Amino acid sequence: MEPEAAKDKDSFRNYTSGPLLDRVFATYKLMHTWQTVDFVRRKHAQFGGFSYKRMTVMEAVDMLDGLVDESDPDVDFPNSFHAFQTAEGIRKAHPDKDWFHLVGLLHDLGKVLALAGEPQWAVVGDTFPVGCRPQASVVFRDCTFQDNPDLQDPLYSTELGMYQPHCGLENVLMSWGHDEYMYRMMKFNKFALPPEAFYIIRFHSFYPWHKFGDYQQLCNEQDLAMLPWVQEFKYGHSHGRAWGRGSGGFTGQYGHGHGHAWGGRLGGFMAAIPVLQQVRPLHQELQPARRGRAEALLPRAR
Ligand SMILES: O[C@H]1[C@H](O)[C@@H](O)[C@H](O)[C@@H](O)[C@H]1O
Ligand SMILES: [Fe+2]
Repeated sequence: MEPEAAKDKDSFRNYTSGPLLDRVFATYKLMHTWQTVDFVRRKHAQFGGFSYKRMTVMEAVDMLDGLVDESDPDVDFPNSFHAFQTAEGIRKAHPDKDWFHLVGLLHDLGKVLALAGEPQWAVVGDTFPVGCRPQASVVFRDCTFQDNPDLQDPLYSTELGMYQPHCGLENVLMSWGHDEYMYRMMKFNKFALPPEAFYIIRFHSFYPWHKFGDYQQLCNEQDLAMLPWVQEFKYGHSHGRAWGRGSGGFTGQYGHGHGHAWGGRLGGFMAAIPVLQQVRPLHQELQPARRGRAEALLPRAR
């Protein structure tokens, strides 16, 4: 591991100091001003037809060579590297779950939207439900929402806002970005992956929920069952990050080789894709210790 890349995992996600803070704050300020119920509905309509461009998964990964995520205080290199880091981090933690490794590669591919002319504040960053009051753990919550018109609307500015209690996150309108877009793109193209894979991709940026336990009033049983998977994903995700990418490009079983030559095991992914059409062990049990974390988030009303 490169010394500069061997960043202590606990020092990630620092939103109070650091060299990239101004850029990160500016991105969230725009996001928290302009992401409204109306905006999200318009984006669903705009991108719901999937008519923009046809490309393969690996072409999308390649495209992300051209994208540095301006919401991320930890990443000042192209997102394509991050795809391999994450796949590799998950492979280490779950060597037997090829579909999970693939989720690592795929999870951020929706960021191609930023290369199709969308502003970063409508693509990247942590997500939050629109149509209700932002909860305390939303990044920069206290200093970025004051110009958001929805918060002047009584329907949208209570804790439940426009939702029914425990309606389930699948019925919640999340701020628009790469997670929801990629989820819908995978549905549209009928990716042969288990429901856990779709769910993880759809909600991986919803830190206020999966990391901080906010928004429990919107969750149903399905969300609680899926939560350990999202948390397990984030575990592999941050372990991949902790490795960094080294000076010659990210290396690992699934990594880039030097420069742009692909590493030796790229074929592993390609071979994995047809295999994923076959029977998949769904709803695998996680270790009780991890389930315990999820149970702590059970809705108190039940
Ligand atoms: O800045 C990052 C980045 O945009 C990630 O792709 C997203 O998943 C995270 O939630 C966010 O913190
Ligand atoms: Fe992401």
